[in-house]
Amino acid sequence: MTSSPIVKFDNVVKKFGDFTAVEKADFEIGRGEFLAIMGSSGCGKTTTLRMLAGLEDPTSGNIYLDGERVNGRATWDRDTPMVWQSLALFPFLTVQENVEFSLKMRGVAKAERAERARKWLDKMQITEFANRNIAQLSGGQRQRVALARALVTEPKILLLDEPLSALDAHLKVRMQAVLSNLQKDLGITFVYVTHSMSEAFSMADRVVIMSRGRIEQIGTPVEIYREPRNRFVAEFLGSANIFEATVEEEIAEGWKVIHEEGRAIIPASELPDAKTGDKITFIVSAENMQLSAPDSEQDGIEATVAGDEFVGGTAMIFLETASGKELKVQKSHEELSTLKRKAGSKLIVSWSAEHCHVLPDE
Ligand SMILES: Nc1ncnc2c1ncn2[C@@H]1O[C@H](COP(=O)(O)OP(=O)(O)OP(=O)(O)O)[C@@H](O)[C@H]1O
Repeated sequence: MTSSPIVKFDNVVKKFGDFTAVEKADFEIGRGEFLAIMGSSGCGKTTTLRMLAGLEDPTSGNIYLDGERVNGRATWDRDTPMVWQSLALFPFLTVQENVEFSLKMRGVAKAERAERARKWLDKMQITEFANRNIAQLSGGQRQRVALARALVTEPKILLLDEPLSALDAHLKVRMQAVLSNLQKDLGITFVYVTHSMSEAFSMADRVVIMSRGRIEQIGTPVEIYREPRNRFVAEFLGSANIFEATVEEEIAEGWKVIHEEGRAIIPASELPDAKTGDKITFIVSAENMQLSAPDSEQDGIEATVAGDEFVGGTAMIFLETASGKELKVQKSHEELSTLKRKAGSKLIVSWSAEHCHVLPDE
């Protein structure tokens, strides 16, 4: 972060009765940053966003917006417009009237309102629909109206709560590009709540991963992907192979460890303070796993192909070891083309030591 943060959550807790929806949220959001808050249903992401918008008050802790403590300050007095999943457009107003709405509420004169609304309709490429009713628009056009309506007051920060979840897959990808470009062009801070990893990781500068009210990790997509902070994050990402192991002995290349399926070498840099007998958890991401034919003499774990799944230009192969452990290997179709990998085929799974990442102790 280059300048002072635009948002600061200082040990913020939100309880509903005895239930803790958000537990000690303590983080900052940089000016002009695209921050995604991600996690499964009920983890507290919307509550976090609603506290920032002034729709919920923290039970304890402080929220600062642009350096000012805003606990208790009404939502209309914060300039933190929000775009909802439902969009919440006014069906009885035209597109132009929807976009002008918050300017009207602020007492902006008619001519200026119309001019400012036109500018945003133009930016969002929906000028031609200005006089239409909301019911006469497609899903993507409605999204653009909702964005224009939220941005017309030129806020410093925009809050978005699952704004794309109702769109079909194709439109979702297009709107992701629209949002991403808009955020970069305007330089406005976006705080974006989603349960979708692909949305969060493709658009955000940093991602907050929440589980049961707790922030599990905050980092850039690459940091989180390469170095998940704990087992929860590694499992949530879904692409890591996780091994429980015991440290055996120090060797020239690092440490030899014994895990459920055999032995592995962990680089010394990953285990700076290890000693024999230590229990560790390490991960190897699916894309760093290798597959070889059973007769290739490659050292590794023998496993049986259980199935596969297309992931864009690659395939994720799911295998099962003799002891029933599931392994995941992600490879391009080209790399896989020479392997027999029908369900039931046996293959050797291996990896190089440099791709092992040890999870920090909890
Ligand atoms: N007004 C409320 N009263 C009581 N409990 C609430 C209230 N609002 C939220 N909760 C609870 O707090 C928890 C977090 O809710 P929140 O809406 O923040 O989750 P979320 O991560 O946004 O989930 P989703 O993706 O399903 O929207 C949930 O268990 C929810 O039931």
